[in-house]
Amino acid sequence: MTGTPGAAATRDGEAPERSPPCSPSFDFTGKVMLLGDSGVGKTCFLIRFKDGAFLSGTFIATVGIDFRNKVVTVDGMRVKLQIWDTAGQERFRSVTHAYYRDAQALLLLYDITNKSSFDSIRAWLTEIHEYAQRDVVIMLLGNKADMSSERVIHSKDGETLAREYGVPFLETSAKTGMNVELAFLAIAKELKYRAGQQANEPSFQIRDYVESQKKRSSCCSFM
Ligand SMILES: Nc1nc2c(ncn2[C@@H]2O[C@H](COP(=O)(O)OP(=O)(O)OP(=O)(O)O)[C@@H](O)[C@H]2O)c(=O)[nH]1
Repeated sequence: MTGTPGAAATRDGEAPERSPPCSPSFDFTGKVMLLGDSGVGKTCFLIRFKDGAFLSGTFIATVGIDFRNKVVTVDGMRVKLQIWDTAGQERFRSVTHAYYRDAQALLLLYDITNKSSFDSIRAWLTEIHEYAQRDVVIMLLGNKADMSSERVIHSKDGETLAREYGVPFLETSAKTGMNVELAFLAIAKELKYRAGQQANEPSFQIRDYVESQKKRSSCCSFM
């Protein structure tokens, strides 16, 4: 993430983007990557967040890597999230490894209806520890939570794994939008907090924030 107002995250060799000097459209940029096995719903998750839509129908696997930007406002600051959607297929791994290095946050998805995508999470975390920055923010997401009749991975299993690695956990649905906004908002808040705390700003713990928001939504769904 760059701390300079109006400056964007850059890849090696690229010039930073510039916004007009008097009206920067964001305060800082954070680079986020979506990771996980092929078919867990990374592209749909990104499209749900960016466009508020769900891509149903034929599954078209991502080739290589792609990205979309979205600006979110957290605590009065505009955070431009540059979100990289990676291909889950093994044959693209060497392409995506090159992008881990300058990511500030990683959303690691599995599919709650697919055990092998959950079993792969440990291998993904090993790759992350090998290729990403040591202090990268990681969040574990159990996607396709709308498919309750086909569920094979219980929420508790996701929670236990997340706790073991000390990362926040959410179940999500790109189809219904459940927790999609919350996942990105929590990341944006964490990146904003890391970008530079203001005087008197209370400390921010992403796991506590996610847990408190989960409790809030489960309490309010009965109202
Ligand atoms: N029911 C349901 N289906 C989903 C959800 N998310 C994705 N899908 C479906 O799952 C399939 C795969 O989704 P993608 O987003 O293309 O998967 P991906 O992880 O990007 O796959 P790769 O590009 O190969 O890495 C598609 O048929 C989607 O419609 C979800 O939350 N609920």
